[in-house]
Amino acid sequence: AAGLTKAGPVHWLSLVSAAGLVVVYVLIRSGYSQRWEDPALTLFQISSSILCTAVAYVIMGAARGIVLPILAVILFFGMFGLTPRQMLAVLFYGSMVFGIALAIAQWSPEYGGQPLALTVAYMVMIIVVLISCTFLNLRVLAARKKRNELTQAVASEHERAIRDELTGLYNRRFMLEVMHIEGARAQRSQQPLLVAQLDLDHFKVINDTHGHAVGDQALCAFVRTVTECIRPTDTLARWGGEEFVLLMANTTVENGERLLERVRAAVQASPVVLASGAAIHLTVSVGAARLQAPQEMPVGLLRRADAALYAAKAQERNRVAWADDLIEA
Ligand SMILES: Nc1nc2c(ncn2[C@@H]2O[C@H](COP(=O)(O)OP(=O)(O)OP(=O)(O)O)[C@@H](O)[C@H]2O)c(=O)[nH]1
Repeated sequence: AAGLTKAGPVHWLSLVSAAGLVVVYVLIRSGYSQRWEDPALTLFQISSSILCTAVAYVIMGAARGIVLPILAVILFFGMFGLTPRQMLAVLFYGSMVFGIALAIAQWSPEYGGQPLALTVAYMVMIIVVLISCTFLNLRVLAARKKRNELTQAVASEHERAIRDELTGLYNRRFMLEVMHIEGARAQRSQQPLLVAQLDLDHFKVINDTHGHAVGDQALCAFVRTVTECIRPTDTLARWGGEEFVLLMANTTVENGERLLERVRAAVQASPVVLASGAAIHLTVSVGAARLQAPQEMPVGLLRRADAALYAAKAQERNRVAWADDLIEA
């Protein structure tokens, strides 16, 4: 429009560039590009944009200095989708394409003719833009990689903080948090909430007879058995040693009785078979209680479940006992 160069090639380049953008836009917005490895088509967009910019450099005559910031902008997009290796490939490709563009612009009869010193200055600036943007991108990519590693490390540290290492169940600390949340939810929704303490019977004998490793194996087998009996909305945690806590949200006492009886029977019916072929028979005693008032969560509720567990142990074990208030009910 400023009359600095021939309008025809500029119009053609604008048309081809715009058509390319439309094609990319349609491919991405339609979801068609999802089937490809890079759905954002970053590498394609960057390489074709560099090519268009290089052509622009050739045909724009006195206005060719405009391409330099555009080249930088194109390269910055590499930060969001390219790997360091691809970024270096882009640097190499950009140098090649602009090398050819500089040569054509200098020596072609149609577009050449600018002072050689100006071409050298452009060349230096293009090299500066290409190399500095690439290095900047590589640094940003490295920072992003570090941040991702950090995020993963934080996530795995969090997992370690809330899980029991042996069984993979939630640990006591996390379970107390869950109990607070579920207690508040039960109170607001007026839904019944049950808690049960499960304690393996005579576990010391297993350890003493077969060793600690077999004891560990038995604990894991017990957890598998119980997990198969409960619903996803129930939360099982290892309280410590051979003692576990099961939180049953939105569960009536009748349903809880059925569930805990099922757990007790499943544990009794699932002996742990050792590599030697020997089988260890496990039984579990369970003490259960229902949340009565939100303020008793978790200490009061656990205390009543614990008292029920004590009663179950006193009654020859391998049984489910309920807290006092529910015995009469
Ligand atoms: N293998 C193994 N044993 C554990 C672990 N934690 C606690 N124990 C053992 O569990 C046993 C618990 O023993 P007690 O508290 O006497 O209970 P019990 O023998 O199950 O008897 P009752 O509960 O009265 O039926 C001890 O021998 C502990 O060493 C563990 O992580 N792995």
